[in-house]
Amino acid sequence: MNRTDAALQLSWQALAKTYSTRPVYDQLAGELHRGEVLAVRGPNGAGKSTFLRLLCGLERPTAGTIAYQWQGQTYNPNTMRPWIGFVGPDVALYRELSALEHLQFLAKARGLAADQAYWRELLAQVGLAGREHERVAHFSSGMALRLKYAIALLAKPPILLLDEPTAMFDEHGRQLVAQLVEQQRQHGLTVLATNDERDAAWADLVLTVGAAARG
Ligand SMILES: Nc1ncnc2c1ncn2[C@@H]1O[C@H](COP(=O)(O)OP(=O)(O)OP(=O)(O)O)[C@@H](O)[C@H]1O
Repeated sequence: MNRTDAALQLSWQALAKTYSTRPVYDQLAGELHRGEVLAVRGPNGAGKSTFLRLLCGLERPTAGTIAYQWQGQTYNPNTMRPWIGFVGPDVALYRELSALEHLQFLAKARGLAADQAYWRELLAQVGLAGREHERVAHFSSGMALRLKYAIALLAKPPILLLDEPTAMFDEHGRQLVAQLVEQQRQHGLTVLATNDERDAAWADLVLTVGAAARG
């Protein structure tokens, strides 16, 4: 990999978000590079989830810009989205599908190569070995969160956005996320939205939001 291929940067400038007349934040600026982890912190309603949704194009900023530099190209959140892995309460699962069927279906929908061996490896990595064929309707909330991690990692994305990354997890699950965040440092960057001190301890940088308003 040459120097240009290795370059990966996320930057946000003069970023503002207002819902109706309610300001969430104003004039946020910062940047993040390959290998780094950012924790977005703040009280309930401060705008942590909103920041992640802005980063992946699910919301548009009221003002300001978000840009990704990757492999010598510039992307906005919408054009970068195929290379963003997202884990959070908003990600919906299909109750009638099994864990393996989720990976199969989503890989096809995203135009990724069919690779049963990799899908099984991914499910084992998130602690779902032996549960591949069970319908998600029968999953516990922790198991469902594990599947969301497998889905987020399906395309080996350079950008990983984790909203409340360990909220459903026991200690074993927490260690799993710690490992995934470390692994992500090798080839990409991670943004965590969290109120948990232990999650925030994985971060190199902290963005505190919530000065403008609370809802
Ligand atoms: N679609 C929406 N329409 C209107 N207001 C919204 C919308 N989404 C979020 N908000 C408001 O924006 C603010 C920030 O919400 P957000 O979910 O980003 O906060 P958060 O910091 O993630 O909160 P929590 O810690 O409770 O998860 C809140 O006041 C919320 O009510």
